[in-house]
Parts: sequence; C-alpha cells; structure tokens
Amino acid sequence: MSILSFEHVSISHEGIPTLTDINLSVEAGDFYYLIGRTGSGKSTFFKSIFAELAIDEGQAQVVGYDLATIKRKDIPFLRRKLGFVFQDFQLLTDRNVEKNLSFVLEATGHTDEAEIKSRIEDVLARVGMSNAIHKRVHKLSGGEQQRICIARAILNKPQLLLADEPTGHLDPEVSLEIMHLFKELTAQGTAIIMASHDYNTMRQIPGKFLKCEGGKIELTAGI
Ligand SMILES: Nc1ncnc2c1ncn2[C@@H]1O[C@H](COP(=O)(O)OP(=O)(O)OP(=O)(O)O)[C@@H](O)[C@H]1O
Repeated sequence: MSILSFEHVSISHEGIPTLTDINLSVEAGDFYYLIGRTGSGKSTFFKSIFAELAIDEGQAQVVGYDLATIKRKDIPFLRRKLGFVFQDFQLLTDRNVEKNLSFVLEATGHTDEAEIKSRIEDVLARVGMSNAIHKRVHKLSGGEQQRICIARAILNKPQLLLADEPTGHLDPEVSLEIMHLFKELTAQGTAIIMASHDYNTMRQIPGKFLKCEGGKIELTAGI
C-alpha cells in the first residue's frame, strides 16, 4: 500500500482554489524534492497532508488515514505517523538535547522511562549526535541543530517525513551532510518529501522531482 496516495485532489483557501486535480503516489523509501515558486502551493500541499487544511475534492490516503473523512480526534494520531523538519529549527534553545527529545515523546503519550531513554539514544546515534545528549541547544552549530531536528522528527518512527527548506539556513557543506542523512533514512524505508529552492544540493543528491506550478503538482524529470 502507498504511504501517500492523492487522486483528483483539490484544495482551496477561503473558497479560492490553490491546487486542483492532484494525482500522486508516494511509496516507502521514496525521496521527492518539491519545487516551485513562492506562492505556488507547496505549503498548502504539506498542510493538506497533515490535515491542517481539508481537501475539497478527490481521494487522499496518508499513512493509512483517509483525508476526506478523517475525524478531528484522529488528526493527532495521523501526525504522530509523520515527521516534520523545518528551516528554522524550532527547538527549545534553553534546554538540552535530551529534554528537547523527551518532551516530544512525553507529549505523544510515552511514559516508560527506559523506552524514552532508549529511543533518544537510538535517534541520536542515527544522526551522529550521541555525544550531544547533555548539551544545550544554543551551544550547537546550525548543522548540529538541524541534526537534532531530524532526530526529533524520527522519534516516533514516521513512515513519511515532510521537510520544508531544511537546508535553507545551512552552508553548502553542512547541507550535503543533512542530505546524506535523509538518504540514509530513505534507505531504511522512510519516505521523504522535501520542499526546496536549494538547487546546488539537488544537483548533487539524486531524487525524484515534484513541480508545483499553476495549481498542479506533477512529476518532472529534473530542475
Ligand atoms: N491562510 C491563507 N488564506 C488565504 N490564502 C492563502 C493562505 N495561505 C496560502 N494562501 C494562498 O495560497 C497560495 C499558495 O500558498 P503557499 O503558502 O502554499 O505557497 P508556497 O509554495 O508554500 O510558497 P513559499 O515557497 O513562499 O512557502 C498563495 O496564493 C497564497 O496566497
């Protein structure tokens, strides 16, 4: 079964159509760049995936939830199966790394201390940041903070990770490190959709391209 499947999906803002007749399918391990100009609808697409914006028409399945019929009470459960990485890191900068991660697990219903500890150790190892567990976030570099964001995003073992300009504030070398990390995640089966304007990185790290333009999102051969 697809991780994401959109068929004839339309989405609007206050009655004005933003995206119309979107047809897409995302499978485990897929890596998609989502490209398109400012205002073309990339955020709108993301918001529909995590059910912040309802779809107006069509059929949409995301990680086993039907977006056309999802109940409000089920939206937090849908979101727990997704991971999010943004441009501005949105970490609790006055707390240490461990607290930033335990906070998310506690907020999503985990109570077993040993399980919390082992999940945190696992994700930090996966992003190469095990030594930073007791460090305060504001003492970390931008690239290190983004690694912690990725660790945070994979705590709940998401099937689909949405990344919105995750390398926007990073220099080219650090951006490539982050991209290699994403590719490792896809090799382990996580699907990733990454909105980006970072053409330098796109040229170096292969992926499939979704172009958002003129109210459509379509597969395109390249940039
Ligand atoms: N809350 C809103 N109310 C009304 N219209 C909106 C709202 N949010 C977005 N829009 C409109 O929807 C269209 C798509 O916006 P969206 O934010 O999805 O673009 P984007 O591709 O993510 O842009 P960017 O690259 O700048 O983030 C724009 O025309 C925008 O004006």
